[in-house]
Amino acid sequence: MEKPVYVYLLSGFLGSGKTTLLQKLIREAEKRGQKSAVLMNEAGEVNLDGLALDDTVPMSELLGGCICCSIKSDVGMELLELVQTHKPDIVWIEATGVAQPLEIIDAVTETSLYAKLELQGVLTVVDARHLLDRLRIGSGKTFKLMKEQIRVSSTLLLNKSDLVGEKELRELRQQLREWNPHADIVQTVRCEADWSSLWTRTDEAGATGILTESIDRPSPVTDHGHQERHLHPQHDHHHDHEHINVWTRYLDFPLDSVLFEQFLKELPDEVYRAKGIVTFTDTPSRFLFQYAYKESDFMRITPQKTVHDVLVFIGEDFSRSDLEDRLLKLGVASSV
Ligand SMILES: Nc1nc2c(ncn2[C@@H]2O[C@H](COP(=O)(O)OP(=O)(O)OP(=O)(O)O)[C@@H](O)[C@H]2O)c(=O)[nH]1
Repeated sequence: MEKPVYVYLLSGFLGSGKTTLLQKLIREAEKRGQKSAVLMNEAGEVNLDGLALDDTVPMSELLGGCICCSIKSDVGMELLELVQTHKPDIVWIEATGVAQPLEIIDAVTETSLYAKLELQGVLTVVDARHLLDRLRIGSGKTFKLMKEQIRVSSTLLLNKSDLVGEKELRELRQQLREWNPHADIVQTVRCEADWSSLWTRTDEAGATGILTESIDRPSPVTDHGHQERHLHPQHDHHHDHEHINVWTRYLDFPLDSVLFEQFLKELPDEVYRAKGIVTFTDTPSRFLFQYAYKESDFMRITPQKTVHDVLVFIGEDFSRSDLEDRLLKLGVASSV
């Protein structure tokens, strides 16, 4: 009998480490001689995460919106297309950091009516330090969204565990267990773990059992049950991420690397995530940069196709004009 294509959903708030996890999982699948395909969704208009992936892996991109709402209906079509064209063993779906996983789970399970695919798990990556801070505040839309992503998960990664202490990790593990009594909890740094367990578990009934249980139980964090969503797919529910906005700013000038690092350090708290491609005045290389919750990373890149310098900012009610002013000053300062 034809083997189903396994589908995994990678969820987790902005910058928690989903792409980092994706890279590891693709490598693990490769080791097992299994072909991966990726369905990538980014809130911005450019797919920067895709640049960090091996370009031999078939990838479909849904850009400029959140996978779980405006372009939800595309998920099914893209999935079908990926499966039929590339015949992968596994499809990894990386949702935007602000997606509500239940909506995507809906889209995937609907597609499994037309193609032989099976949703095997929802892996939710949690940024340990960010969640800790949100717990201290204890309310707000972002907090609610994180909680929802944690609740529907079958495997929880307590990631960035290098950024908090032992005591905090214990507290976080306890909290995750309280919100989701069924999921496996794996504590990680850069999503490093023995991922072979994912393959052994798919052979047992347990993994999908966990997932079904999480999806089927009436979710206390949504205002309507799973069944109702099937009956009313166009149901006018509100999204907890409507407060999140994205600004994509193409750049036509190089930057001074020191000033740019300073600019990132001084980003307002309302900017949760930034990423982009930049050219510096003081080095010939181009860089892919990542900024997530006060930490930044730079990676030297040699793009194989034309890519423009661009900055993407994602956050909550931040002032574009303020960022634009700072950027223009940076451009001027960089050119003197
Ligand atoms: N210190 C630390 N940094 C990490 C860890 N895991 C990932 N990062 C860094 O966090 C940043 C964001 O990681 P990504 O994997 O791009 O996060 P993401 O969830 O895919 O981000 P979005 O798709 O934009 O939501 C990168 O700079 C990573 O190198 C970790 O365990 N510890």
